[in-house]
Amino acid sequence: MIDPAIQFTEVCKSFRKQEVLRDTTFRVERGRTFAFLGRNAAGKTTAISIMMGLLSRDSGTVRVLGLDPATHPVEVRRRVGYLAEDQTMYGWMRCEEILRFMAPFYPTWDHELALKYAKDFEVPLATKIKHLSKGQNVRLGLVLALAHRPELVILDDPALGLDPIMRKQFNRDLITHLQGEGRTVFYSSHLLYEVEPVADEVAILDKGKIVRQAETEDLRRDVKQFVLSREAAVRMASEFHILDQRPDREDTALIVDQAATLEQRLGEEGIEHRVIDLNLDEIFEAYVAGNHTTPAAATLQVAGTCDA
Ligand SMILES: Nc1ncnc2c1ncn2[C@@H]1O[C@H](COP(=O)(O)OP(=O)(O)OP(=O)(O)O)[C@@H](O)[C@H]1O
Repeated sequence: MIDPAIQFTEVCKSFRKQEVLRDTTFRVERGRTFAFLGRNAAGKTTAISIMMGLLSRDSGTVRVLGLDPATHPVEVRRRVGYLAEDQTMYGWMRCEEILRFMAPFYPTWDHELALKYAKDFEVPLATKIKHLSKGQNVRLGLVLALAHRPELVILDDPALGLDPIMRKQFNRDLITHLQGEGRTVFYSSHLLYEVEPVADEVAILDKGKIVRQAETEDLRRDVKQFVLSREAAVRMASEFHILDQRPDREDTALIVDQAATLEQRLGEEGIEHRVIDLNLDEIFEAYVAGNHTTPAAATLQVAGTCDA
């Protein structure tokens, strides 16, 4: 059996008293493009640093290409292409020098490919690293992450320092190229509208916990907004887990993650409603910033209203 590209099982990590990862569990199959989504300080970089063997975990199991990064950090780094969020490189070296400097660390380094990526990403090879702009620095980091033809590419918010044209090129050309070669791509991002067309699968990390992992298509199919009368909304909230609810003129807009079941239920009761498809941005927001209620809480709320 082939090991998954990444497996996190019940991983915990705290910095002093601050719990950053709490039983974090997810799995990335080989050949997939996996988007790791979370708000600022959700714990994305911490999880990635543990994957790369740069940070130790407090408990739980981590495997990257079948290896434990805590005990095999060098082997993991050889087989993984990693772009850190804020890459620091030797400023005094010229770009072409760092390409030659990195080559011996990787048995699979392909210098022709490094030069090709440098050209595609418009990296000025004769310039010293300390004189690069932020975007040029990210692009050089990408070249260094990819030139050894890694099986797994881990990118921590790669589009952050790129201008809109480079971002488009990054998503459309680079990710598509890596997908075509069957590589696994794991990347964290804030730019959900750009992630949406390329990610096969997404995991949403909220305060160190995975609140949902799903195929992008399934997420779009399952998570929808329903607009219905307030009375009907209160009844449905006592049966369904609501990710978000807010007034919509005279009606109420509910977001649920069981759209087919709710649709069927509303159909059976003949309740008038509208269904609205959501994009990944809206789905993410509902999970991490929505006004959540569970059926039990909704019943209590309704009971409370009646008592008042
Ligand atoms: N070495 C450290 N020592 C103490 N606290 C840390 C350390 N590294 C991270 N943290 C804290 O852990 C939390 C999660 O940080 P992390 O960088 O993993 O979040 P993130 O999801 O990558 O955020 P962003 O999207 O803003 O980069 C933050 O509150 C941060 O301050």
